Amino acid sequence: MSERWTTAVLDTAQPGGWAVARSSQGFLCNAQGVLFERDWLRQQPIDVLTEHGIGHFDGRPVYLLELRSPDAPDGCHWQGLRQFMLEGDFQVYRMLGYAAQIGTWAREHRFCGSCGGPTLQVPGERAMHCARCELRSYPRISPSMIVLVTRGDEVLLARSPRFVPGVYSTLAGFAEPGESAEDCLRREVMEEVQVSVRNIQYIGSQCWPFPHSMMLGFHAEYAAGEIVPQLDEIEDAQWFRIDALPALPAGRSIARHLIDLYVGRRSGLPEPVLPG
Ligand SMILES: NC(=O)c1ccc[n+]([C@@H]2O[C@H](COP(=O)([O-])OP(=O)(O)OC[C@H]3O[C@@H](n4cnc5c(N)ncnc54)[C@H](O)[C@@H]3O)[C@@H](O)[C@H]2O)c1
Ligand SMILES: [Mg+2]
Ligand SMILES: [Zn+2]
Repeated sequence: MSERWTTAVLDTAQPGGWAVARSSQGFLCNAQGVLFERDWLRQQPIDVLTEHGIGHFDGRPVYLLELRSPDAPDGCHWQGLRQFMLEGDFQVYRMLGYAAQIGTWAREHRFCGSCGGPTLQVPGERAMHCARCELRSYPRISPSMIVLVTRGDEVLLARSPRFVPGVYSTLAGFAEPGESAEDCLRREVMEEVQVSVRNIQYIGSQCWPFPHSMMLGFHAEYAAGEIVPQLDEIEDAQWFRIDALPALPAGRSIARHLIDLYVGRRSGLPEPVLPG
């Protein structure tokens, strides 16, 4: 099956194609959706900060217009990326996730981080270039580890104060310089709940464009320790039996996949597939 969405570096000097537009309020939508005729959209009273050619949807070129202000043309409204993750066409979400990461990066790399000079897009490559000192800046991706810690028929789930009320999830955290994914996993689990783990098994990965995480997903077995939630970061953490789980994260998240996969394996149910 051919992919509906594929990335590419397109020349913004070419006319035509589709455009998606992003502001601090999310993506511009109208009754037809999130893809606009680019030549039409560019004539609307919108304030474009930067434009990038980002790929093809159903074979047609797609450009991102990153806007300075969230003034929407008549008949249009804004929708946040999370809403696209939660519902609707997954290929559209993939496209917008990529657009959001490119938009964030382009917005944050208009000036060179080394000498402060202005940067320009490199033709044919996803990079910003500083003519003054030759530095190239590429889109930022932050490796993050996520793990379901298990103990027989129990799983360790925790709540951050930022979560929707009632929802418990797997433990996660950003990798630091100098660590392997396994080092990061052991450190994060120890920091967040003071539990040690063994038999770490890699399950799979997921792009998480909020704003630029690359989630590396694992299962690990409990080894030792009593749960002590980390002050400020972890509001509550508990062992839950797999037949008495709390409210869980969104269906398309790797957190949910790690839980569903373990429950499936323990219960002899068909194994779920990670959306990707
Ligand atoms: N897809 C999923 O299922 C899923 C589930 C849980 C978490 N996540 C994501 O995993 C990532 C990490 O999880 P977390 O929030 O628990 O991380 P964490 O436990 O490392 O704690 C977050 C803190 O890390 C620091 N931080 C922020 N950005 C950083 C970066 N790029 N590098 C290093 N440190 C940084 C900040 O102080 C922040 O408050 C987040 O992006 C989160 O959205 C995804
Ligand atoms: Mg964390
Ligand atoms: Zn420079």
